[in-house]
Amino acid sequence: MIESPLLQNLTGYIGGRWTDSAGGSTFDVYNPATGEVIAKVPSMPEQDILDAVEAGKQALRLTNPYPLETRRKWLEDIRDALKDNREEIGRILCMEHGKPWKEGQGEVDYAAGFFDYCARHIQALDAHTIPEKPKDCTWTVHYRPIGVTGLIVPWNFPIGMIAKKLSAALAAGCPSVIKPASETPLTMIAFFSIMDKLGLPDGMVNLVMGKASVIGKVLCEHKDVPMLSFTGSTEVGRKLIVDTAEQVKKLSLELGGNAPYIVFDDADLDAAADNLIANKFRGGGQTCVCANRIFVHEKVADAFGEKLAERVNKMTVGDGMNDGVDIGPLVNKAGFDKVKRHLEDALAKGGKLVAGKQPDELGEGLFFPPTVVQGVDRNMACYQEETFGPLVPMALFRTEEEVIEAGNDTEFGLASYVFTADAERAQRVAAGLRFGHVGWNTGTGPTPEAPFGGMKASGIGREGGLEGLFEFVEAQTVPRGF
Ligand SMILES: O=CCCC(=O)O
Repeated sequence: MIESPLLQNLTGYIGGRWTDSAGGSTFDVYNPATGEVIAKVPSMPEQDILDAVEAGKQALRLTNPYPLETRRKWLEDIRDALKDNREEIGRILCMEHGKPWKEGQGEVDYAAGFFDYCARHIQALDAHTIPEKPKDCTWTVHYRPIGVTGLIVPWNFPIGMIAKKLSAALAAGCPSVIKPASETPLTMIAFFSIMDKLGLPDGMVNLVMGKASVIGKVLCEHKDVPMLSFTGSTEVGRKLIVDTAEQVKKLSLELGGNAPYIVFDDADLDAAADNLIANKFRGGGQTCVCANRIFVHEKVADAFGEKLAERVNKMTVGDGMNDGVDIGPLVNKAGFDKVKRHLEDALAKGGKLVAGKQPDELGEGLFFPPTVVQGVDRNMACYQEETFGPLVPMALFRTEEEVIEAGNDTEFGLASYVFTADAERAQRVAAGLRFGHVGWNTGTGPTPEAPFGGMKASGIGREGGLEGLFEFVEAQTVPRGF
């Protein structure tokens, strides 16, 4: 069992108090590197979720809003507390997610960055007046907190994802009911244990854990929860749209991806290969911004494949707590089996393995080696679906038009990447790609400063940047006549 000063209370947190589940049932949390159970946490029943919403309602202040300086202080305090606890939170994160501990600590810094950004830009939420006087009125635009929000976060960034949502919610003055993924509740408990000491108003942040069906139902149906922010699969996102349609709730959804990574023949191939390694193997390939289809111009395909294989063959797979590990285990067996299925399917349909292992050599455990397959086409599962693992599928292209069409040949539109030395071509390709994020000569992902989100079936709304800051407020205009 995991021991930590930040895990003294393995319970939910409602109305400013650690709260044991009313039902008494629990679920197990595993270390994916060892398969061991490292904690048991409550699977909370409907009544607990209702209590959490009620606590949020009590914390919501409309007629006497929390002053902007107070909200800024909450954000700064959380940022500082995250920085002070980066090692311990990073360790807990590594134990339950599996990513290398250095990456875990980096994720805590990333999370702190969102609180910092919102603190520095919160004045954008101040009311402003419109200088003209249409119809002899002065108009004031207020940004009102939307209300109690449900924040539902995935396991792939156990602290990064909640930071994106909660920083903007707190900036707006919205209380939250927060549900972590069942694979990674401990990082969230650790986060609550640092927030517990910061003097936020009771009910401003509430933690519930357990079955998605129970928690999701309350959050979707409760009339006092006007907004849900969710990161996860498109399948679940679609269900949330249906389940909240009756009440016309606001949804902020960051859903699946199927990122094209396009390498033209004039690209710096070493830079393209280095960036692909960093992009693709971050979190073991379990990120929604990971390159999922690598399109390489036919003139440079062999050279690029060699550069990639050379780099991949130097990578170390193992327990993320050990020094020198580049890729940890996949988070669970379902995730491992999906990557294996994609590899089997690609090889059965004519793909060529240029780095990694044959499916029957993979062995026990959740450790999947970095794998490169050439000769991929659109009939393969790894081209059509998001693999969410360390498999690099490479396809060829000949022309700019062809690769824009191929890149867009997916229902998803989250992240994409283009490597070329030709600035005009980069601008044309970026404009043609229906993706919310287009990296030009970089595989870098979201940052606190820039709005990030998906087009098409990859979601609704943005996180990060001023756009993300405005997600949790509603503009209210108050014209005043003379
Ligand atoms: O998994 C998707 C988001 C990735 C990120 O926040 O860097």
